[in-house]
Amino acid sequence: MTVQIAIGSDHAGYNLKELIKEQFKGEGVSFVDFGTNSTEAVDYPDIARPVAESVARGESRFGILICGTGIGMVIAANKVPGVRAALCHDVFTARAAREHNDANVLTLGERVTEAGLACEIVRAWLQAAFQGGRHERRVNKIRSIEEEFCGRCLQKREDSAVD
Ligand SMILES: O=C(CO)[C@H](O)[C@H](O)[C@H](O)COP(=O)(O)O
Repeated sequence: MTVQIAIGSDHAGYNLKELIKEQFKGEGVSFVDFGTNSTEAVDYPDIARPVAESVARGESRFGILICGTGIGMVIAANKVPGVRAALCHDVFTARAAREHNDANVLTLGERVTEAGLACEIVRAWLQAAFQGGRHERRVNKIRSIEEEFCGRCLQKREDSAVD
């Protein structure tokens, strides 16, 4: 079964993650929680990776990742091929991230964005749809960059395996 949303946070995003989960429960949005499970310190890449992989594999339609600023999460998630993660601090950007960039992961900063606004951002992001057209051409160019560089990464790994 395809889970609608994969959600995760580090300790600095834990409280906002819990709030967004409550919003999802109220709105009947299905989600899977990849942790963390408390405000005890953890490292954001350890959460970003499984959430991003879940989206890249198609097990989850979208991902939401929260840390203190959203920066660590967006950097880590975008390392996973197939992921287009967007850090959003306002509703306009969140909508554009879906409509223009077909972003499949949203990242938020609990220490930056007030909780009520963060919930609005999530709602706007999920309700917006990719517009295609000229944006499709641009997203395809992002895919081409990814394919070229991922190919090189794999090549490099094969080379070093021989050494
Ligand atoms: O990765 C981050 C910054 O880009 C996140 O905001 C982290 O949540 C933050 O760095 C955690 O900081 P802490 O001092 O270890 O709580």
